[in-house]
This record gives sequence, structure tokens and C-alpha cells, in this order.
Amino acid sequence: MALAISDSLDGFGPSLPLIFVSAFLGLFAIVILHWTTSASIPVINKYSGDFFLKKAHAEFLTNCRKLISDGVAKYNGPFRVITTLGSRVILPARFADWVKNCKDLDHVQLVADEYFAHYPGFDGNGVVVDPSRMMINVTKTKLNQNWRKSITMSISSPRLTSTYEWSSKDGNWRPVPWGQDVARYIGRMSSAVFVGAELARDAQWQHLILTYTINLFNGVRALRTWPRFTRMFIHWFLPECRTCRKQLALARQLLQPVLMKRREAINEAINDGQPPPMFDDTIAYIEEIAAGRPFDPAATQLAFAIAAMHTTTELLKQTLVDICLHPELINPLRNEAKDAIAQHGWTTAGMFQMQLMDSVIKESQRMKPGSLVNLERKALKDVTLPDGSLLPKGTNVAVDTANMWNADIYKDPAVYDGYRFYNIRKAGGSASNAAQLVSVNSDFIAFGLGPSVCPGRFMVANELKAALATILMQYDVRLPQGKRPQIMYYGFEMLSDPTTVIEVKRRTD
Ligand code: HEM
Repeated sequence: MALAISDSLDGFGPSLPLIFVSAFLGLFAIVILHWTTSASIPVINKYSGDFFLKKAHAEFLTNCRKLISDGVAKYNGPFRVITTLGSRVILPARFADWVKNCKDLDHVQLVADEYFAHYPGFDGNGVVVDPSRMMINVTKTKLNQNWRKSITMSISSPRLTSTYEWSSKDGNWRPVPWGQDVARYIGRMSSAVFVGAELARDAQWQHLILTYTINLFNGVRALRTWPRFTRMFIHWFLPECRTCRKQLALARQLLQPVLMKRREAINEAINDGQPPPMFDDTIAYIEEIAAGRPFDPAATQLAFAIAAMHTTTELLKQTLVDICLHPELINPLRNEAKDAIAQHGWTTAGMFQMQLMDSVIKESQRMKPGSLVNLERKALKDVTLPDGSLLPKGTNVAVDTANMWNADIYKDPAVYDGYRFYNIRKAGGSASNAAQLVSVNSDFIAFGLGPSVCPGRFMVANELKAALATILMQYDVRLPQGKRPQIMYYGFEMLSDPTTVIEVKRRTD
């Protein structure tokens, strides 16, 4: 296990000279950013007189979809967007396959450098980029093989999900704050798979894993405003970075008793000559995959939180909203789920049989992927793009996701069609496999592409089908009269409406 990170500097507050030095260096950073973004690749959100990038940032945060479509139309090649996390070169969607195969564009290096994976408190990112790839291997192998037991447990034990909070046996519709509730739903369901039932029920653990990603991004943003050479000491003082360190310490504190209890149970069984108890969650899986190599269980759990919580929450949130917006889907989905469970139970075969559900989730993801750009990569050396333009070493790039709304690829792309991928699958032929939720290709890059493609997507498919099947079999669902949740844009992010309320009524059949 890695050494505990010292938080001993956390008591120091910033002094007056430090504030002056900070202000000067901050200004210096802005000027440098302004210079560096003036390099040969054109910038789409550069405005005369905008020395402090105020307008550039405001446009990025509030108007990014248009910035990207303007950039693609204007340059038909790479262009830069100034973001609140530095500048990013956007590549047109047609380069997706090329990026996938380019060994000099690297995802891990981008996460390591740009998301400060090696800074104390940012250890969750450190685990994702660790060359041992232990967490990635656990996701690829153990999680995808053993999802069933853990998810079944979370479904059959209603205290782990939030559905018990919805239960109203009086036969009336009641409003549920879905925009907020869904994070707790996924938090509990995923935690059952990650850390087991005991911690999954712990309110402090839930709060920790649902807030760490936000705090980590706040930390990254705060640190980015400082020049590179100051970051290695300034991070000790920034409140946002301190919060991340405190959360890592809390994760260790909460995990420790669980680890001790397991160790004792194993030792007891061995002493009694009994087979040691087996645990079906990532705490146990990572130990098995590590096979004696050192690892940090708390940081590993934070890595799962970063990769899994916000992403899965967003997809489930939007899919149920889309189902409510298209109520004609509800009965077919419910019947499909009932048949699948009746025939196969909560098994891989049962989940596979939910092909309309698969299609509906994929359609929701097509229309609202998590991000306007994907395939974030760093150039490990100077790279020449297929159109001849040069990406200098160290450039951070991302690919426009616009193929997912491209009329040449998807008929009537602005129309939600829950049967879109179902029909392609049923038609058979070469397109059939690509129509599955877990399939990725250059026309559908919401889970990435190439060596860093999301290894958690198989778990996502099963988890979301299990969650939606449970909800639809237990409840009637609808949106309140006249309400239509709106997709929100925040920088590159596409977010499902956090204020969404749905109405639910307990079914009696
Ligand atoms: C809807 C939910 C999810 C979405 C949309 C999503 C999306 C992504 C994307 C876009 C990437 C980067 C791929 C690339 O750049 O080529 C990624 C990587 C990753 N995801 Fe997911 N993800 C989701 C859920 C999960 C879950 C549940 C887990 C784990 C249990 C997970 C684990 C990972 C890991 C470990 C990586 C890094 C892979 C590598 O660097 O090799 N993800 N994900």
C-alpha cells in the first residue's frame, strides 16, 4: 500500500506577501496563456482586447456547442478553444479513426499532466494512470464477469437503492426529485459493486464518492490558474487542493475498519481450518489482481468514483427523462424486462435479452453524450495530422463528437427514436453489432475509442438495464404536466437537467 499522504501543511493560511506573489504569478499565467494560444493553430474564441480571457471563458462556458460548430465550419481542420482549464485543440469528427490509431497521441499522459495525477489528494487520477493498470484490469475482467451478484444484491435489497424512498402504497402519484435522486441511486448501486453492502449504506461514504470528482475538478481548475513552476508548492495552500487531500484521508478512515474486519474474518477461517470467506467487490478484486504488488485501496476507490459515478448518473438520468418524454416506450420496455427476467433472471442472458432497453439507452447517449468532445489526448511528440497541419509536442487535443448528430450517419438525427438501434440490430448484417450499447466506432465515441476505450461500459449497460427494469416494473413514471427538462451546456459538458422532477406511482401488479 502507498504511504499515507501528509496533510500537515493544512493548518497554514495564506500570508499577505503570499497573496501579492500569488496575484502577480496569476497575472503572469494569464499573459503566458494568451501568448501560447497565439501559436499557429487558429483560436475560435479569441477576441480583441480580451487580455484577461474573460470573454473567451464566458463563451466557452455558455456557448461551446456553437463555438465548436463555428470552428469546424470556418477552419475545416484543427482549431483551438480557450477553456477554463487551458486551451484545447479540437479535431474534426472525421479524424476519430486516425486518432484512435495514432500511437503518439496519448490519453494516459493527458490525464497525468493536465489533471495532476501525481499531486497529493489527486490520487484517484494517479490510480487511473498507474502503469500497472490494476484498476483498469479489475474493471475489464473481474467487474465485467462478476457484475451480476453485486447488482442483483443491490436490486433485491431495496435499502441500497433509492426506490424504497419512492414507495407509496396509497395509489397516488408523487413527485420525486429525479435530477438529484439519481446520483444517490447510482451511488448506492455502484458502491454495492465497488465496496460491498456495508459501506454502500454509509451516508459519509456516499457523500464522499459523490462529491470527490467535483472537488477534484475544482482543484484542477484552481491549480491551472498558477504557472507551472509554482504548482509544486502552491497546491499545499489552495483550499480546493486541501479538500481533495482531506477527502482522501476520509476515504482511508472509512475503508480501514472494513479492511480490518475482512482480514480478521479470513484469519479466523484459516485458523479454524475453514475455507476463507470470499468477497464479491472491487476491494477483493483489486487485491486478487495485485497479487502482492503494493496498491492504495482508498485511492483505488476514488478512481472508481471518478470514472463511474458522474458518468453513469448522467446517462441514467437522461434515459429515464427520455422514456418519460416518449411514454409509448414504457409498456414495451416493461414487458421486455418482465419477459427477460422471467426467462433468465437477473443474469447476463436476461440483460442481453433487453434489446429495446439497450437501444433506448444508446439513443439517449447519442443525443446527449457526456461531452461535446471526446478522445482527449496529448501529443507525445510533434505530430502531423492527415490534413498536413502540425501538432507540436505537448499539445492537448480532443475530437468533436458531432458524428453522433450527423444526418449522413443517423437518419433524422435530431429526432429521438428509441427503436433506432433496436431496428438496426434486428435487420442483422454488418451494422448489427455496432448497434449495441457497448459497441464503439468512429460514429459513436461516447465511450471513447482505441487503447483507452472505456472498460466500464459493460458494467454500465448491465447496471442501467437493471436500474431501469426495476423502476419500470415497480412504478408508473411520468413528467409533471407541461414540464420538459432541458439539456444544459457547461463548457464541453452536456448535462441532463439537475432540476428534473418525475412523478411516480407504485404499481400493484
Ligand atoms: C455512462 C458511463 C460512462 C461513460 C460515458 C464513460 C466514458 C469514458 C470515456 C469517454 C473514457 C475515455 C476513453 C477514450 O478517451 O478513448 C473512459 C475511460 C475509462 N472509464 Fe469510463 N465511462 C463510463 C463509466 C465507467 C465505469 C462504470 C467505469 C468503471 C467501473 C469506467 C472506467 C473507466 C476507466 C478505468 C477508464 C480509463 C481507461 C484507460 O485509460 O485505459 N467508466 N470512460
